[in-house]
Amino acid sequence: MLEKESCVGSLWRLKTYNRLQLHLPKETCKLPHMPFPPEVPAYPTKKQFISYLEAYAKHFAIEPMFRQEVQSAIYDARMGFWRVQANESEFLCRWFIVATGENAEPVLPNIEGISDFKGSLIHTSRYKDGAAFEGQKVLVVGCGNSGMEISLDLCNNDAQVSLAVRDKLHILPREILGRSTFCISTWLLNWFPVKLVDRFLLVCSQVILGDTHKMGIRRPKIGPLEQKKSTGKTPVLDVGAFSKIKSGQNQGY
Ligand SMILES: NC(=O)C1=CN([C@@H]2O[C@H](COP(=O)(O)OP(=O)(O)OC[C@H]3O[C@@H](n4cnc5c(N)ncnc54)[C@H](OP(=O)(O)O)[C@@H]3O)[C@@H](O)[C@H]2O)C=CC1
Ligand SMILES: O=C(O)C(=O)Cc1c[nH]c2ccccc12
Repeated sequence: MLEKESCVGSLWRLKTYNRLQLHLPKETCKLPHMPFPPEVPAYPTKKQFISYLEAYAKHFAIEPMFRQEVQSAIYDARMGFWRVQANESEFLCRWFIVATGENAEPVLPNIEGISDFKGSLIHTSRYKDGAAFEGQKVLVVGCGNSGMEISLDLCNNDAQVSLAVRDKLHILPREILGRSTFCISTWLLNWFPVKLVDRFLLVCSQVILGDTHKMGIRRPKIGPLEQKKSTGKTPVLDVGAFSKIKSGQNQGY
């Protein structure tokens, strides 16, 4: 196993904010053959998740070769092997699995005039907490789960927060009547069609969160599960940011 960074769970360790906590229950995020320990709460914190990954590697004696960045992988059909070039070493293998994830590289949109901006500009992968932003005006660009939760963290640290929302999106409560929205959804999908489950989720969201449209966050025509299925776009699972928007502490645009 080759790893570009120098530790297990590098994305969690190096590129996540401090208050991060899984928003899906631990049973749905475990790796094969090893559940989370019972003392870990339903939604593990960043620290607990990193510990779990480390314990997992130790338990199964997984010893990645660290600081090995893959430059190329070419299949040699004559030999029936992959030739994988990483740093100065070449590896030959029959099976080659790319497990580099989808969030390793930060993407900063090319916003006109951004290079003239005099304030501090950071990508979510470098945001740790809101302490440095107390009393400051902060614009969060992007209303995915990261943008929403970071705007909440900034509000809790007394920053003046605005959130730029460019498109329609679905916000759902993390839980419905004390049960994970994600688990309820997957369970209901065993019996009911996507459209019906979506309708149920939207009624629950209306009751629990209220009308997101009123706050400038419009919902797409298709429901959250249908959207996830057809486009891959994840609904935002609200952990408190929406009430900040409703109270006016976080301005949506
Ligand atoms: N607690 C948890 O478990 C958490 C889980 N996550 C997960 O991590 C993954 C990544 O989430 P996240 O980091 O939020 O990234 P996402 O890709 O999900 O969200 C990025 C957001 O930024 C918007 N955006 C991109 N470019 C621009 C632009 N130029 N102007 C305005 N808006 C823009 C996108 O809008 P558009 O949709 O229009 O492209 C999208 O809403 C997801 O699967 C998420 O669920 C993230 C945080 C917490
Ligand atoms: O957090 C993510 O990345 C997800 O994909 C969560 C998710 C997928 N399908 C859902 C249905 C309802 C609530 C959350 C999810």
